[in-house]
Amino acid sequence: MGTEQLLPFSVVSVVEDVPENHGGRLSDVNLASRKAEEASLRRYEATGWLRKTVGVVGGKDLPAEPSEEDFRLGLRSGIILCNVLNRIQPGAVPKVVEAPNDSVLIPDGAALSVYQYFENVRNFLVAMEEMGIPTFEASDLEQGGKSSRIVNCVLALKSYAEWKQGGEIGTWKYGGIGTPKPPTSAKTVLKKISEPFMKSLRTTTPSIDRDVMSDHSSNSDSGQDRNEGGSYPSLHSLVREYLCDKKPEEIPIFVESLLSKVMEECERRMQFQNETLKPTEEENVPCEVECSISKAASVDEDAQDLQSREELQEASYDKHNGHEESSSRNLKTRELIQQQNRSIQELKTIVYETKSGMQFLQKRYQEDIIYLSKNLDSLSSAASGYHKVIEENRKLYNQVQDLKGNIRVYCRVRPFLGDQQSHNSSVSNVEEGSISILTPFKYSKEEKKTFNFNRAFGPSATQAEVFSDMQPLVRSVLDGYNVCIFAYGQTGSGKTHTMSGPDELNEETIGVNYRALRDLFLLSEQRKDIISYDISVQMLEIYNEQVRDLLTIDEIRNSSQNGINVPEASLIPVSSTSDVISLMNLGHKNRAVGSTAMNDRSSRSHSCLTVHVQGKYSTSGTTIRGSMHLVDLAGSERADKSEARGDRLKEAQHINKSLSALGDVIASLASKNAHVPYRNSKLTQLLQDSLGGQAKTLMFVHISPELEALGETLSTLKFAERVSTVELGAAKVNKYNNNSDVKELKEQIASLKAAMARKDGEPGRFQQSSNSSSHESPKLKSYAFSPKRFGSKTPRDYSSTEKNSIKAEKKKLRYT
Ligand SMILES: Nc1ncnc2c1ncn2[C@@H]1O[C@H](COP(=O)(O)OP(=O)(O)OP(=O)(O)O)[C@@H](O)[C@H]1O
Repeated sequence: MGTEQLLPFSVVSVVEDVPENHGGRLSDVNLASRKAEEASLRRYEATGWLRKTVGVVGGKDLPAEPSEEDFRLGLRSGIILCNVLNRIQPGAVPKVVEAPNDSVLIPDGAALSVYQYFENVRNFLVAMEEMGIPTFEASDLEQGGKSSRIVNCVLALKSYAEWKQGGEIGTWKYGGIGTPKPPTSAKTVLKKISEPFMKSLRTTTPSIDRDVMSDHSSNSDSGQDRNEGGSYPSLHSLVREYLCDKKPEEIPIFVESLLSKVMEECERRMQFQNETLKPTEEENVPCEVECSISKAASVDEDAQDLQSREELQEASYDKHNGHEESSSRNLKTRELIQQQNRSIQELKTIVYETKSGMQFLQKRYQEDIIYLSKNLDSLSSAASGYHKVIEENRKLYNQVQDLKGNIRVYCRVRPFLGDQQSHNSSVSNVEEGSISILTPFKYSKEEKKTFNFNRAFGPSATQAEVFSDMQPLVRSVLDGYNVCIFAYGQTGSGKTHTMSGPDELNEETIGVNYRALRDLFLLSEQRKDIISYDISVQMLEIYNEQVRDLLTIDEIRNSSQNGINVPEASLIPVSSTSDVISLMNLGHKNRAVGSTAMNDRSSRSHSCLTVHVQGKYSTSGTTIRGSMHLVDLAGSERADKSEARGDRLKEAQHINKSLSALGDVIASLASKNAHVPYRNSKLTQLLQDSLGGQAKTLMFVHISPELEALGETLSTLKFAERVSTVELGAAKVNKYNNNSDVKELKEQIASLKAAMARKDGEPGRFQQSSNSSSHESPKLKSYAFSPKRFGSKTPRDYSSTEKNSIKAEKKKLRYT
């Protein structure tokens, strides 16, 4: 592929224009003088050879060292040239028109001369061409012609002559610039000597050298020559033309210079062409962009610019490559570009769709997040409100429990067992909050005696009924309260039955222990989203004032830390009621069971099952602790009644002592005494943290209905009345204090005390008793008159009115 096919302009034209555009630079001062000198030398050489060849006479018109003008004028007639040629090649010019001897004699001398000149010159040139020797243009002999070409022609002829004189050895080589051409037919140059002939000579001569040697300095002609054929002269011809008058040693320099200029010119033209294209791009851009926008409005701006550029490039190719050969190449390129454009469009579409999808998803996510955050806020506030409600509910619930009393005493009457059904019962009546006992004369002057309790259960009461009233306390355990549930009563009265149930357990017979634990796990499961509970169990026994772990065999030392009084005792985590029952069975096996005269299954120790609950709120992380003690107390019968001797007597004494200590503690708590005698027994020590304060105590008092057990029943009821009356009594005292009759009575007592003081000469003491051995109510004891406290005066010393007044006061305090 030629250079001209790659470049959008002709290299030949560039080469041709280089000397013209850069002529000034080429013919710099040194080069111009050098060239002028060289041309002169060559001209002198040619002149010398011509003069020598034609002789002094023949060459008289040609000076030895002529100027260019002299040289041209000397040869203008063509006579010297023809004669020289005939000398070398005899007959080459058949007829040489010699100059007239006296031109004055010829009337039309000027015209003849011109005719002769052209005849000779034409014949010379034709002959030279036939010989294959480089020639020149006839016009070169005219003013303004190129003498260098004439010089070259003469020197070529000289070289030919020398070659011929030398015996034509080897191939004749033209020593100058230019290559001899094959001879042409003489008839082709037989033309008329006229201006049309001259034109014809220039335009019809097919020789390439004629073109080469044509005058390119003549702009109009040379431009015409180039354009007539629709193509430029060959690069080879041009180069030859510019090198024809150069010496061999000059050629590399000139060629180098020429090539650098050609490169300069090429770059200049390419740059010019690029600059020419730019405005075209700019003119087309708005339209193209507009089209692109209308085609794909959704495609972004960058993509449109890119497309416009590509289309512009395509248009540019179309514009500048009109030729068919390049059309196929352009077609391929265009197809490739179109394919790439399609790929780009597909990518743009994918990018656009992906972008749209992402924007859609982003919008959706934002909406979802806003929606979720709103819901979260409402949920958060609802949860906060819910927790507030729960907390409020808890407080209210436990306030209700408080109002019911922190110490409650329930009474349960065991039914007759087996064939005892026909026996008379000591229990005459059982109501919701009281129980009446028939009292034989030996116990009381009255026929029956009524005892008040928080709740009384008759022989027909079921296990479920008994549990229902204590059930709310289980919830309090989960709310962080300590609860103690005691089963009190003489041996065989039904304590174990109430707490655990009979030997054969079923849904109806299971005791409060199981029911309480079942509720505990049920409630903890219901609350697990709000609070998580850890539940563990201890089981202890107090036998003869010694504490034993029923879940191990090791003895337990007494200590109190963190609400667990016996930290060394086995604390076994449980997660279900069945876990607890298994442990209770283990504990029952270890429990000391002895045989007594009153009950062949008599428990002679206190057993205490403690359930420890620790809860953690999921939101706040706050922890709460609660515990429930389920205490099955040892039989409360009197030592003398149980006919115990030896070890059995000792056991009974320990049992009575600890039960008495328990009554004292509960009574002290109920009366809100500053000092509570916890340390009087192991039982009260063990339960110290769960008795008093916010702790809730539930005492189940059991009585046997048999008349034979009436003494023990009354003793048990007195114990129960003592602890229960404390609470009820407190309310009664308030009521009593606000009663006008009581106020009057108080005033009477006060005046009585004052009278006694006057009589004794010392102030009367109206002190609170600290004697806990008394079975009287602490309140009653508070107002009791101790004989010792009245100095020498005993009750016997008082008048019957005073005695009656005291009796009436005591009676009112107890039973009002
Ligand atoms: N409410 C009741 N209904 C039916 N049977 C009962 C009831 N209370 C107790 N009993 C039965 O009476 C007997 C003695 O009861 P229990 O063993 O519970 O007495 P206790 O007070 O625990 O005696 P101990 O002090 O010796 O342990 C048992 O056979 C028991 O099943």
